[in-house]
Amino acid sequence: MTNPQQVAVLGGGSFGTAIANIAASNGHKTYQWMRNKERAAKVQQARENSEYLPGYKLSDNLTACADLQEAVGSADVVFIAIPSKSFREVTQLLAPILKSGTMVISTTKGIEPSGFTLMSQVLEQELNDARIGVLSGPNFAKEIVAHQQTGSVIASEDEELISCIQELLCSSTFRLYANSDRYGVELGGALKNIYAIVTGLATALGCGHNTIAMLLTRSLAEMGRFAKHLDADPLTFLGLAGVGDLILTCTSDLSRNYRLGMAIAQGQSLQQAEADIGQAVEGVNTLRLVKQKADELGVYMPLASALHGILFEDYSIGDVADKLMGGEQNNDVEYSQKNL
Ligand SMILES: NC(=O)C1=CN([C@@H]2O[C@H](COP(=O)(O)OP(=O)(O)OC[C@H]3O[C@@H](n4cnc5c(N)ncnc54)[C@H](O)[C@@H]3O)[C@@H](O)[C@H]2O)C=CC1
Ligand SMILES: O=C(CO)COP(=O)(O)O
Repeated sequence: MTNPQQVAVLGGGSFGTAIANIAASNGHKTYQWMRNKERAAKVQQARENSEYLPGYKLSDNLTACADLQEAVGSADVVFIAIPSKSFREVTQLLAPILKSGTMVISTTKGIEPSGFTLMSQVLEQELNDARIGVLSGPNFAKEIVAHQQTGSVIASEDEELISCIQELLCSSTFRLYANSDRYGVELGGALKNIYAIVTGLATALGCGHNTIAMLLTRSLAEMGRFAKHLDADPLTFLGLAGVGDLILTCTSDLSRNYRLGMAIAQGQSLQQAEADIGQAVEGVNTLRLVKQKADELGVYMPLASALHGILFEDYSIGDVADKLMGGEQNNDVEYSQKNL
């Protein structure tokens, strides 16, 4: 199938809207499903998602609706842009109405606590007959709808799915790169959120360019080390869905994870910062799970541990920074295949 007749996007927030609008702008009949009926009607009527992406007109081929059967019943391709904490619940609603052989693509950058499960693994567990993929990369929703040139990654073991999604979404401002390492692409997208919080925090404290460059590079090393302990391929992190997304979210206050780090540095509580942002901030939960997993596997992750200390163990930021810079050097080796 190279030319899908109907596309569905689940999720009425920023990224769901951005992805639905690309497919619709490329001429595909696209349904964007959101759970709130009034909000769906408002988007449909105004041709704009004024709550999440105000000021951007949506394609006429996009239908916003709150009826899952209407959105998904005839879809050949379904994208899921629902925060990780509700991802399984929505997938379970989807399961009984999905056509056999439908392509289902997760765009969600998070991890489920039980079993350290990534979202495409949730899809595998819940959907018997679906063809599964992951879309991930340095992709702020706001810049996608503003038609900034953007690159992303479509990852799957299914080559036909990759070609189909490339054709479906590619345009003069959106380009999709193929990757067969679905797990690595998905893991990179989840892990980078931790380090966006770290650099947001460091930036708000007045750290200079030297410090940010060190943090970014050491974050990548830490991500690679973690991947290796999970038997994933750390080289995948050298692509758009790894270092690309790390650079993006660690250097811009368009990132909600980065803004959360800034708010913590400015003295806000975690709860207050999350409430003020009011949208998915996946890095907080990911940090909890990654710290737990790293402790279990004995993976050296000083930056993730330091952030965990600040967010969940009442450590002072100053003490943590002193400890990071003044600690023993015997674990401090540069990134290479040999010593990841
Ligand atoms: N916003 C961005 O630039 C990007 C976001 N992502 C990822 O996409 C995922 C979704 O993010 P956003 O759309 O940005 O979040 P968002 O916070 O803007 O929107 C989330 C949407 O999901 C809906 N939702 C939550 N629980 C639900 C449930 N149980 N049933 C139905 N709908 C539910 C919310 O009502 C909201 O409309 C996250 O994992 C994020 O990391 C990925 C790439 C870029
Ligand atoms: O993943 C993103 C862009 O690629 C969005 O980052 P935030 O979730 O931190 O806003």
